[in-house]
Amino acid sequence: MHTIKPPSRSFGTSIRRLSLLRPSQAVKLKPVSVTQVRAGSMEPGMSNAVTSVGKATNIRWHDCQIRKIDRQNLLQQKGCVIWITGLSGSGKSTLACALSRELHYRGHMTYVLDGDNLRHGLNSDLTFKAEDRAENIRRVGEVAKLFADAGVICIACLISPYRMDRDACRSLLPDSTFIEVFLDFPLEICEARDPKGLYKLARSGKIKGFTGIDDPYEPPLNCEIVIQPKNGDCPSPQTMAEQVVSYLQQNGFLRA
Ligand SMILES: Nc1ncnc2c1ncn2[C@@H]1O[C@H](COP(=O)(O)OS(=O)(=O)O)[C@@H](OP(=O)(O)O)[C@H]1O
Ligand SMILES: Nc1ncnc2c1ncn2[C@@H]1O[C@H](COP(=O)(O)OP(=O)(O)O)[C@@H](O)[C@H]1O
Repeated sequence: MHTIKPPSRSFGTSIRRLSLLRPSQAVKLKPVSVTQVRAGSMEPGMSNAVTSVGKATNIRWHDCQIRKIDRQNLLQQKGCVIWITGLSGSGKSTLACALSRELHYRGHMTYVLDGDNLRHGLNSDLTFKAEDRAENIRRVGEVAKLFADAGVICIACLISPYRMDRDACRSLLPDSTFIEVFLDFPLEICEARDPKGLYKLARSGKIKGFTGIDDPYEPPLNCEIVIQPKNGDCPSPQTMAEQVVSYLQQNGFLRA
């Protein structure tokens, strides 16, 4: 039977503390004169004007009294997005689950957005053509941003092969709260794993446009965390998760 160790900290205590918390300072709305705003660029408190964003016309941002800082105080952590990128078979889902489990045991709220899973629902209308991959990444970036705003440590794991698409997600998040993790494992290792038999199908031409075979993967140039084989050996899922947890600890994400 699958058992999960309870978190070390009592959530009951946190929830009881809610009544003692005061929402952060009342929001002062700053009217601005803009009528057209770039999609994704609106932030709480930015404007109370009726405006247009992308194709959405005559809309207005509504702020709530309870804000990100209040939710973070409740959860005793900082909302952020951990964006895991790498080839198919590099271990993205494995790391995401190991990391989520590790943080959960330590009493932290996480949520995993797995590319493969999201293509079963939210993104089931998208193919693997470059423009559909871009839309896939854009939607997941927006969803991840909402989770981070909720105070959750959001773990997104997608191939996300294009640098420009990943950078666009980074620009959606407040400073330093987009943490890009590159699983830098060579194609030979990923292809040898081939747990779903997709590389084999791609090599035989039965899948077209497969990342790493006949479709590009652009590695990050300057990401927060790189995980690589050491002396030819892959670090275990637990070791990979610990590397990310250390980063979160050192950068203050595991406290409010
Ligand atoms: N053509 C092609 N290229 C790459 N991957 C393919 C393809 N067709 C299907 N799959 C399966 O889809 C999973 C990747 O989905 P993602 O949403 O992460 O891809 S992307 O970020 O939009 O590139 C990927 O899952 P992972 O192996 O977990 O990466 C594959 O199982
Ligand atoms: N660090 C690791 N060491 C050994 N095997 C791994 C490791 N990470 C993943 N695997 C195995 O490799 C395969 C692909 O992992 P997966 O997490 O599904 O990759 P991805 O989500 O990137 O496609 C799985 O069979 C998984 O058990």
